[in-house]
Amino acid sequence: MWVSTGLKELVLSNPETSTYTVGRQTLRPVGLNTQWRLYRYTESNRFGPHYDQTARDPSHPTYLGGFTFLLYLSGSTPENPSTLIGGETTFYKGKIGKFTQEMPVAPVLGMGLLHAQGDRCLLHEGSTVKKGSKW
Ligand SMILES: O=C(O)CCC(=O)C(=O)O
Ligand SMILES: [Fe+2]
Repeated sequence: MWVSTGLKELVLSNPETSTYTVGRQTLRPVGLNTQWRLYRYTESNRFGPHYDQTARDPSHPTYLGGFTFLLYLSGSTPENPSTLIGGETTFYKGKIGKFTQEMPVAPVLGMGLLHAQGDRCLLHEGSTVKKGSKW
């Protein structure tokens, strides 16, 4: 998936993602973590505000994660109108209970969202699904 979808090329050609730092180390993305999580949110479900920690892959314990990659399996596209209402991934500028700006990203079927983990992670949440289900 890392190569065949063009993700590798996209990540390595963008100066924002072609390297990342964990502590004092400057690292270069080499692939996707083998451990994926599949979420299904139904009406009124949410994933409260949090920061993503630097992930480790048990199959490759020496590698340190730099980014979280979310892939939306629901949400509207022009060809496929969806019944999902709400369920944005919302990023916040600032700290829990004291944020200054809210940046909601509405799910689009098949869309990927890459964001930083660890010290560079923005406060974010999976906002409440108001109608339908979000995968
Ligand atoms: O479901 C979402 O929109 C956010 C999920 C998330 O923040 C996470 O898996 O860490
Ligand atoms: Fe998260």
